[in-house]
Amino acid sequence: MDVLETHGLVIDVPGRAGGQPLDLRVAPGQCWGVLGPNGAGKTTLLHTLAGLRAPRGGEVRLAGEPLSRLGRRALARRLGVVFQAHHDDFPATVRETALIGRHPFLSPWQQEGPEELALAEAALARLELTHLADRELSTLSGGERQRVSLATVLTQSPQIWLADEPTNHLDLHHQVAIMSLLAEQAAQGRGVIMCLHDLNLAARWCDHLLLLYPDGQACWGPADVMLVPSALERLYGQPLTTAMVDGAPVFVPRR
Ligand SMILES: Nc1ncnc2c1ncn2[C@@H]1O[C@H](COP(=O)(O)OP(=O)(O)OP(=O)(O)O)[C@@H](O)[C@H]1O
Repeated sequence: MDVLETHGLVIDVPGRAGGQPLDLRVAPGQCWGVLGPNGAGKTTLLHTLAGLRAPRGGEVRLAGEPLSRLGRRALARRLGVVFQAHHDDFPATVRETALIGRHPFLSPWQQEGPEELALAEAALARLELTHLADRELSTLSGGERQRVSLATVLTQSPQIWLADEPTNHLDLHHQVAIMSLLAEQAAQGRGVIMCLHDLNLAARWCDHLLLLYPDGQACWGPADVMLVPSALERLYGQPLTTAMVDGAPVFVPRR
C-alpha cells in the first residue's frame, strides 16, 4: 500500500486563482523531490501534506486513511517533518531536542527511558552531532541546527519524511550525507518527500520528481522521465547546459 496518496489535491496558495489537482502516489521505498522556483508552492504543499494547512480541494491519505480523520498524535507518529524555520521557543540541549522525536510514542507523564535515549544517541551519531549533544541549541551554527532537526526526525523514525530544503545551510560533505540518509530511509521502506533547489542533488538522489510551476501547473513521475532539460529550463526560466557525470545528468546554469 502507498504510504501517502493525494487525490485531486489543490493546495491553497494565497492569490493564486487555480492550480492543477495533484494525484500523487508515494510507495514505500520511494524518494521524491519537489522542484520549482521561489513562490511556486513547495512549502505550501509540504504543509498541506503534513496536515498543517487545509487544501483548497481534494485530500491526502496516509496508508489509505484520510489525513483529516487522523488525530494529531497518530499523525505525529507517522509523519516526520523537517521545516525551514527553526522555532527555539524554550532553552534545550541538542540531546533533549533529539529526544522530542520520541514524544509522540510516550504518554504525557512518561519520562524518556534508556530505549529512547539509545535512539537519540544513535541519531546524533549518524548526523555527526555526538560532540554537541550537551550544547544549548541556541549556540549552534545554521548547519548544525539543521542537522539537529534531521536527528530529531531520525529519532522519531516515521514512516513518511517531509523535508523542506533539508540541505539548507549545509556544507558539501553534509549535503551528501543528508541526501544519503534520506535515500537510505526510503530504501528501508519509508516514503520520503523533499523540496530542493539543487537540481543536481535531486537528479542524483531522488527516484521521483514533482515539478511545480508558479502558475499552479505541475507534472510528476520517475526522475529519469522528468529530468528533461527543456522542462527544467521552463520551470526555472533559466537556460541550462547538461552533461553526464558518473551516469547521472548534471545541470549547470548558462550565463
Ligand atoms: N500567509 C501568506 N500570506 C500571503 N501569501 C502567502 C502566505 N503564505 C505563502 N504565501 C505565498 O504563497 C506562495 C507560495 O509560497 P511557498 O512558501 O509555498 O513557496 P515555495 O515554492 O516554497 O518558495 P521558496 O522556494 O521561496 O521557498 C508565495 O508567493 C508566498 O508569498
